[in-house]
Amino acid sequence: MAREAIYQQSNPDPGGDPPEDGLPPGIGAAGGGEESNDGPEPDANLRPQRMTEMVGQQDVIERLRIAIDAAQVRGEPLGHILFDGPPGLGKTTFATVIPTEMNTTVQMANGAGLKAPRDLLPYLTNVSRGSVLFIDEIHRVPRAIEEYLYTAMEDFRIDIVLGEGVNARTLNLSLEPFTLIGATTRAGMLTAPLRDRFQIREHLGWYTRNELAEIVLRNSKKLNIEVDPISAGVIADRSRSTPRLANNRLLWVRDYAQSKANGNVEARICEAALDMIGIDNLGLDKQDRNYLDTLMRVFLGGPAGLDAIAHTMNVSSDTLEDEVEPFLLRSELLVRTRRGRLATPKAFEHMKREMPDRPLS
Ligand SMILES: Nc1ncnc2c1ncn2[C@@H]1O[C@H](COP(=O)(O)OP(=O)(O)OP(=O)(O)O)[C@@H](O)[C@H]1O
Ligand SMILES: [Mg+2]
Repeated sequence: MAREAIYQQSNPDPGGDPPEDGLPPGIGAAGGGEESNDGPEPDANLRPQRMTEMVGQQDVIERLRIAIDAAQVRGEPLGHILFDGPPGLGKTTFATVIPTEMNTTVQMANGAGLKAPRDLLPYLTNVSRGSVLFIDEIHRVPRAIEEYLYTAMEDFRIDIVLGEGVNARTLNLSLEPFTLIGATTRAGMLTAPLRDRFQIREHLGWYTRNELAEIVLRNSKKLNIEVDPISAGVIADRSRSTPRLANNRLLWVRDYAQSKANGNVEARICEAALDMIGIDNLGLDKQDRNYLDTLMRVFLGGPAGLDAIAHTMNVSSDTLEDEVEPFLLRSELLVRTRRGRLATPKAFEHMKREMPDRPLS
């Protein structure tokens, strides 16, 4: 049996001042996008440790297994892998289970923490043969650092320029062959030269209701609580196709049940617990419903401009566009037309409002 991957989360001493958050440069939580968290994951101990513990993403898992098997047969490092997809779908989870499956070590960095080439060098010089360097939020790596990654990924070497002007000399440093795993919520922001240097690129998609219910059932065992399949379905329905949210909802339901129902988790308790924090049966939160309510009440369902809606709600249009609208669009509660945002018949039905007579644009 493979031993656990060794997490080299310690500061590889990149030099310079320690950052204010006390974390080593380049090491930190992922963030950004639809309901992403900063800080430590509340569900960190629910994260699968092995590929067999992961639910869903079967096609991704199958391809990775083939690549891992082949690399192990050849005794070579695994090719570089890029994971992209919305927050909470398993990018970091994959990046941590792969080194375990490969029986190797992993260093974890974050693109947002890599400010200058010297921040990257300690990670690169610390790689051992076949080990993994994980760079989360890789789209945030500055261009000056990206160029070091090109040769590091392709030829396992870096060229360091010492001195300046006529005295400048280039030092070629060879690195142990390693695997770079990148994760991003914004694949479109990666430059083509960087993107093309990943041999394996995997997009993580949304999870089905059954997959989320399965995650809830498995994690209820880890948490030592009894959850029946119907209750797991209630939590799954309200988790926006996202495992991280399913875990967060489950943790809240557990607290609620322990405090209000002697730890008894059943469908009725799950509904009451999630209603209490404003999560409805489609997974909408208060702000989502406030958006739909404003669009229907003030603008008769639209079409209405984003800025007009944002001003009426007294929130920034960026917040609405980045954090609220993606889920409403995906749930087919909202459409974006040339003339503005429009609530769909499904949205009127969900919000229990009469649909006004108006031509659909
Ligand atoms: N396939 C899966 N099976 C079971 N649990 C999963 C799976 N994918 C993710 N999870 C759970 O969801 C949580 C969030 O996943 P993860 O941190 O990997 O998301 P992410 O894609 O890296 O998100 P972000 O973009 O915000 O960094 C994990 O802690 C884990 O418990
Ligand atoms: Mg992550």
